[in-house]
Formats: sequence, structure tokens, C-alpha cells
Amino acid sequence: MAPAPIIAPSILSADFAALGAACSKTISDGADWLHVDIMDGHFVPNITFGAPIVAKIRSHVERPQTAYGKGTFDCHMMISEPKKWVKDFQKAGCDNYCFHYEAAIDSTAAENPEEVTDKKTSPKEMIAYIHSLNMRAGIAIKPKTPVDVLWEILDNHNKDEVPDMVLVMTVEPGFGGQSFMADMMPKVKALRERFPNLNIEVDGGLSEKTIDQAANAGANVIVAGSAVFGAKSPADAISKLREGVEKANL
Ligand SMILES: O=C(CO)[C@@H](O)[C@H](O)COP(=O)(O)O
Ligand SMILES: [Fe+2]
Repeated sequence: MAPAPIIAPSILSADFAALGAACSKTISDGADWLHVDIMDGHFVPNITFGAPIVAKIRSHVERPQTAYGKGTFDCHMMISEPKKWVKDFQKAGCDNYCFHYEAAIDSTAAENPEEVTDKKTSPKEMIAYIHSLNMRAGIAIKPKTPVDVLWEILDNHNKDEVPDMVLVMTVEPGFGGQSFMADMMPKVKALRERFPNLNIEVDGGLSEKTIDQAANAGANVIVAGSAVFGAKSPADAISKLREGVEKANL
């Protein structure tokens, strides 16, 4: 049985001109977390916003009372230099700092070591650094990255270096409103089989139509942008996603 369902609407699909109000409404509509997509136009072919906007919207949403509690800001860092921005996002009110494995691979693991600059920080170092600033650490993998790269990171006995959450991308990162990649589900299954208590997040194309596939594979943290913000009733959309995870956990 997977851990409790966590529904994290992606504010990428919210009205950017009224982001503060959209965030507080989404929490009142029943969301557990807010998924905050940070894109730098380099790691992905799109740009969103940075820490100053996160600090502004933070004042519209109460801080979580406990780790992973309601109101958690789950920042999905689609950026080439994830280490550079950890402190700024911590100060802005980020609770989960989820960086991409592909942006943090160390020189020994990189396919082209000569292209790796000293700006790269290994996943383990990244996780320890995020923890040292009292945030939870997530690690995300793009669709073409095999899940096997995570075993060494998750099997580590040094708790400081172990991520609190894994994000399996179910679309190529960069844009909302894309189709769910069902062929990512074996990665989720493999993670759940090995790590029954891990928070496993899926992101991209999640809706009432795809939630069963994700939940049956073992995902418990559900990101949904267009399915929530494009719904007539965002509150109903959030409930249906939660029911999907609960049903799979029965
Ligand atoms: O990280 C991303 C896209 O890169 C996501 O968080 C999207 O914002 C999800 O949007 P939908 O696919 O649910 O519309
Ligand atoms: Fe995301």
C-alpha cells in the first residue's frame, strides 16, 4: 500500500495575472500542495518565474504546519543549475525543492564528462545541501532517463543524502496540457516495489482519465495542471484524483 494521497495542482495552468488568489482558492478547494513549476528557458524550452514571485504567492497561502502538510510549496526546478537557486527558494518559502537528476549528474556518471562543468553538483550533494536548509528534497527524472539511475541514490544509508520524494515525469518537461505517457508506469511500479513508503510523484497529463493507471502503478503524489484549473469545478477534479489514489490503495 502506497503512502497517503497528496494532490498537488500545478499552478502553471492558473491565471498568472491573479496568482495569489488562484493559489489560496486551490488550497480551499481541497488541494494538499501547490506544485510550482520553475523553468529557465535552458533546461526546458520555456520560462516561468523565479523566487521573487514564489515569495509573493507564499504570502497568500499559509505555511504547512508539518513536513508535507497542507500548503506545501512543491517547487519543480526545471533549471540547468539547480544548486545555484536553493537558498533563494528556501528564503522565498519553498518547502520541497525537487531538482532534475539530469541537471545534477556528476562527472563520473555523465555521458560526456568533458561537458560537465564545476557548476554541476552530484545528486547526493544536492540532497544533503537541500536538507541542510531544512527543506525536503525531491529528485525528478525525465521520460528518457531510466529509473535504474536512482537505485544507488535511494539505497544510500546516509539519510541526509536520500531524497524524500521521486518525481517520475509523464510528459517531456516544459509545458502543461500534454498527453500522459503511460509507458512511464513501469518506472513507477519498479520504484513502488522497492520502496513501499516512498512518496512517488507523477507529473504531466494526469486527469480523471489517467489517474487509475498512475495510482495502480503506485504513485501517491499527483500533479495536475490543466485537469484542475481547466475544470468547471476544480474542487471536484481534486476529489476525483484523490479518490483514484484511495481506490488503488484499498
Ligand atoms: O512540469 C510540468 C510541465 O513541465 C507540469 O507540472 C505541468 O504543468 C503539468 O500540467 P498538465 O499536464 O497537468 O496540464
Ligand atoms: Fe511540474
